[in-house]
Amino acid sequence: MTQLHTVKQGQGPLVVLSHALGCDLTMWDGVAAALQERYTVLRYDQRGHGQTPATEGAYSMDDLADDAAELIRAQGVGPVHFVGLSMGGMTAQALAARHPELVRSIVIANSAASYDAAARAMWQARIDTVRLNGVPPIADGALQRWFTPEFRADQVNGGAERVAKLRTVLEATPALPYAAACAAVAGIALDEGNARIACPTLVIAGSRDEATPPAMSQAIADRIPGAQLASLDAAHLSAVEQPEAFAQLLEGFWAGLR
Ligand SMILES: O=C(O)CC1=CCC(=O)O1
Repeated sequence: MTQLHTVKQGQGPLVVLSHALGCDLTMWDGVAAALQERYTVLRYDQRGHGQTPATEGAYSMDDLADDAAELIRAQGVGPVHFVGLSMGGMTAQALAARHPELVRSIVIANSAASYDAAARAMWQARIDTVRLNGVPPIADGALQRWFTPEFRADQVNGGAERVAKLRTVLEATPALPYAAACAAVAGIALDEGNARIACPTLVIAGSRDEATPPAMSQAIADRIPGAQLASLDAAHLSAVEQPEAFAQLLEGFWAGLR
């Protein structure tokens, strides 16, 4: 059993937020701040990230979904609204397929359901680099995929500061846990499970996301029965770059479920 590090704030229906590869629960600071007057917001660090310990050996996206399932069951309040971005969005897909009784709705942001051979080779190259030299050598490339140039350069509204904080989080992620998470991401095969997802689903794309381009979000939405698709003018970490707009999409989606 993985002991997940969590932060729970706010009041109202329970919302669980699941972060991206190489991030931690602070990735959700802006979205949590926007939601917590009307929702109880539970954030957690995925295994080997932030303050959640790493596990020995390889694991899969199903294991990350089972971690989330255990966390939700431990709350004892029934099904939740589950929101994941990138690796967190993959966790959301696997969770809804494996544990449908635990999710009232899911949101899948800036994510993918599967990778082709070329993309898997790219992931393997990243794993090899990180195993050999640690995470810092891949940080510049990751930050370029995560954020638009304007956000990275923004000294006025805090963009550059958010980028610097997430660089620190990324570079502090230990090499072997990061590589294990990359392998879990590279191995996803979520299409079959997605066809069985029965809960309300919102898919969010970033129109400038080069890590998981909008076509990947479209493919997820096409596969999940009844899924809605929305888009934000952002790169990969849309929830960091556009937290208020991201939170507005969530609240509009949840309001439509009542
Ligand atoms: O390349 C990255 O770091 C962005 C990413 C794509 C899928 C994922 O989990 O992270």
